[in-house]
Amino acid sequence: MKISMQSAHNLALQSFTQQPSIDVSSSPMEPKASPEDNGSAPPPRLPLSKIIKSARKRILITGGAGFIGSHLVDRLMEDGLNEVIVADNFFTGSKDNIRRWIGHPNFELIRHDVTSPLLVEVDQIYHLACPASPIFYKYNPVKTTKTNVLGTLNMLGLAKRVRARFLLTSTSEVYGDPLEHPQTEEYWGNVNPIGVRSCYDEGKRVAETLAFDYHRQHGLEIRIARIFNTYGPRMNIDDGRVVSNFIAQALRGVEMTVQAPGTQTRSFCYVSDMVEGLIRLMEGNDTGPINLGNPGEFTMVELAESVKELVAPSATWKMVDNTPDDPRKRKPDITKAKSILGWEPKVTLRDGLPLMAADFRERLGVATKQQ
Ligand SMILES: NC(=O)c1ccc[n+]([C@@H]2O[C@H](COP(=O)([O-])OP(=O)(O)OC[C@H]3O[C@@H](n4cnc5c(N)ncnc54)[C@H](O)[C@@H]3O)[C@@H](O)[C@H]2O)c1
Ligand SMILES: O=C(O)[C@H]1O[C@H](OP(=O)(O)OP(=O)(O)OC[C@H]2O[C@@H](n3ccc(=O)[nH]c3=O)[C@H](O)[C@@H]2O)[C@H](O)[C@@H](O)[C@@H]1O
Repeated sequence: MKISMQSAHNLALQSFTQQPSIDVSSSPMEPKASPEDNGSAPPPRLPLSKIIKSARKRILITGGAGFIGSHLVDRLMEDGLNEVIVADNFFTGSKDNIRRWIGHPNFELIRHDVTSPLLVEVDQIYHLACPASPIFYKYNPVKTTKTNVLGTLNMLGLAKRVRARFLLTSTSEVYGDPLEHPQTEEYWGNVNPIGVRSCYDEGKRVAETLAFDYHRQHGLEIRIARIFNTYGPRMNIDDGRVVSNFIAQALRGVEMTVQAPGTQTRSFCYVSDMVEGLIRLMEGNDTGPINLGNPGEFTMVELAESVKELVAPSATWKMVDNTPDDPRKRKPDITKAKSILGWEPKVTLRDGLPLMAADFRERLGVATKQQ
């Protein structure tokens, strides 16, 4: 069922301000306990039914065994409104992230590399498949480009064939080392086309181009999210991204590695906020691109100090060499997300770091808060 932009907006705003919490305890869809179910209070969420307007859908999530993808799977599965198919090659993802759903009648897991075509009948495709951590996407850069280009082409082809709505998880890295701050969606970016990060940032730029060309040429319904640094429970402990590195290092009692100069900034979004933004974008009427991120901006030294204060007061940090083309600053302008999706993040870094640390403590077998 199509609804007007204005009523979608009103619905989103209305449900956004009501802030009800989900009680899954009485639900027949209740999943098995997961490693991050560690007693920490979860941030408040909307029932899925407040966001998704039509009944049962079949949804493909590529990269659904990864960090963001697996949280998206949980959210789309938990109300019993959808059938979810995950396609993942497990390069950076893991079956553990989605183990609770394996065997559920509404859930299917396919080991599949998106650089090969896939034939499934679905209503929506959330296309997340792509290594996201710089150390992993630089590990085999030719494969990263193939994943972004051939993988996206294959999934767009599938969407065209079955007339599915297609959402691409693009990235703030399309802005490169930005010369505008904060970054709006109108900014075209400052990207090195031949650098060691290009397989990822230029790959995502081509993926956006392909999505828009399928939209213009074939009338495909597309949605593009430009995601800014997202963190939370279930990130791979040795993922290599800065929040997971600092928390793991602090809990293991080794020095946090602040890459020089340490004044570079990022804006960190908690994963439950990100998942809510992605679903709102998919269910709304706007193609995007839309920035999804938390505008709270921190230097890497400030992040290390926050981890020390909130996670492990005895932790220390040292300055280490940086890698080429590291963006010096990054902060999303989320005016569009607020006005079009009625979305803005709710979980601050101060609230999110302890939630993530509780999950890491459990997985690392570190029982109590370090002094
Ligand atoms: N987390 C962030 O801060 C962030 C920021 C911007 C954009 N994104 C985008 O969001 C998506 C998910 O990121 P994440 O943080 O969950 O990363 P992740 O590495 O945890 O998840 C990526 C998933 O894709 C799978 N994958 C990789 N290549 C594949 C291929 N060729 N075929 C099938 N599956 C493949 C991996 O096994 C993994 O499960 C990515 O597209 C990433 O570019 C993430
Ligand atoms: O949000 C985005 O758009 C992109 O952000 C990240 O890329 P990046 O910001 O470089 O992520 P990190 O590797 O976490 O680095 C963030 C900052 O922390 C610094 N860093 C990283 C690791 C570390 O141990 N210490 C450290 O100081 C880096 O130099 C960098 O300045 C993600 O890895 C990409 O998947 C994503 O698309």
